[in-house]
Amino acid sequence: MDSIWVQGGKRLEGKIPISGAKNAVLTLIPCALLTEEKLTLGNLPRLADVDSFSHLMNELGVATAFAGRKAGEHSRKITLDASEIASTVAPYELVRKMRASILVLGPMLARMGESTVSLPGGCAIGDRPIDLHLRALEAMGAEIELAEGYVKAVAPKGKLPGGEYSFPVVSVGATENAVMAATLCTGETNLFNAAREPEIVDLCNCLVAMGAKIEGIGSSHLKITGVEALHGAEYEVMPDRIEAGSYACAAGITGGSIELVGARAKDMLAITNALVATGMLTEFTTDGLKITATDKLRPLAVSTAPYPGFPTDMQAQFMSMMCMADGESYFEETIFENRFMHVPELRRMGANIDTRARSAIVHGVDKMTGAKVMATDLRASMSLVLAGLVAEGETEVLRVYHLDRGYERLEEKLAGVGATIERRSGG
Ligand SMILES: CC(=O)N[C@H]1[C@@H](OP(=O)(O)OP(=O)(O)OC[C@H]2O[C@@H](n3ccc(=O)[nH]c3=O)[C@H](O)[C@@H]2O)O[C@H](CO)[C@@H](O)[C@@H]1O
Ligand SMILES: C=C(OP(=O)(O)O)C(=O)O
Repeated sequence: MDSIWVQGGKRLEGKIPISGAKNAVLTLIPCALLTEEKLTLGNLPRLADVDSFSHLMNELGVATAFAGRKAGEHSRKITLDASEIASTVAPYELVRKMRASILVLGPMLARMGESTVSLPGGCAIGDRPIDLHLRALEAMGAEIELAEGYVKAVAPKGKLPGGEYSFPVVSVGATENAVMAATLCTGETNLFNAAREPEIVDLCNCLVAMGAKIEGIGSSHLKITGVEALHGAEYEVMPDRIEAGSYACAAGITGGSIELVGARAKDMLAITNALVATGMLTEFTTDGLKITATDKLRPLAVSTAPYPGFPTDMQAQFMSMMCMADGESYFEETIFENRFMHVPELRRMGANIDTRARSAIVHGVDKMTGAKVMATDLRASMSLVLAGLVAEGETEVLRVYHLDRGYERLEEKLAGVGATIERRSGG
């Protein structure tokens, strides 16, 4: 199995191109199920999750064609052709590899009048139920049954009528499933307390480009008026704000300066506010956003929250960076119950972190040391790479498949700004 080797101690400086957003592309791909015409997605990131989703779409009978396959190519595209749907069942073998597979439930139900998807189960960061996805679809007229580890949703009259649902908790995935399903309802759907993440805005913009009628885009009240059919479209995936934020932390932890080329600052306010609070400089450039560390990092207090709050997907990377701050930082994780899995590994590299339930106090240290480490999820793995960039000696990060889910050409991008980093194949 591959691992990532990092020799710490280099100040990073230069430009990093930001890829298309994982969390956007994983909801844009299933939009193809909503139309008989072709959907082409540009700015497609080269990620294991994109390949997994493409395989799932093939299993459902959707043809997928990639273009611009050369490494580093920015115009990479996928064209999805769902003119024929061969199966309405998303099997366990594919769903278990990627939680986002649940996002076929809504669009498949809306197009075919039925959809069966394996329950995704929990994962390293928490329980992650899908009850809100199901309640929202029921409110729109679906009948739902759970049996043998699968959820089966049916539109009794072939098409969903639409309806009203107020999410008791903000959920990105449940909002996405509901919005996609609502586009083909026979009537109107109103979703209240909907998630407002930029990836939801990206989803809505793509659906509108396909002919959907959606009002309130970017707000917590989405009004969707169903249409008879959607048509094909070409759409560019938004830049990945979490990847950009992760490389900003690489600048911070190494005392460096990195220009995030293609990053969209307006989606990243909570992240850039936190960077500024640590004493870093953030500048808008013609190409994106430049992040520069000025002095010893100042401590930080953050609590994760739905957008526009501080993203849970940035918590581990900031925690790693604050290990090198001058003083005590405070972190509260309000979204997932088990998202401090990086802490014991960071401690093995010399970090001084106390955790209690959903909060952590990070006492800044003068140095960290390289070690062999492994994490059980994507962002936790990135936090270990970041620690490796500043640690004395060599760090080996195991289980690279987590990183490959969400970071395109990680080692190439970091090496491009001066890091000593490589992927080694362990056979
Ligand atoms: C592919 C993708 O876009 N993944 C992102 C998405 O995940 P995902 O869409 O799975 O996360 P949600 O926003 O749904 O989860 C938020 C909270 O709601 C709870 N919940 C969710 C659904 C449900 O039916 N019932 C329920 O109780 C979850 O357990 C969690 O505590 O948003 C998360 C929160 O920003 C990010 O960390 C993930 O990177
Ligand atoms: C938790 C994440 O992703 P997923 O929902 O795909 O597991 C993430 O991107 O940090």
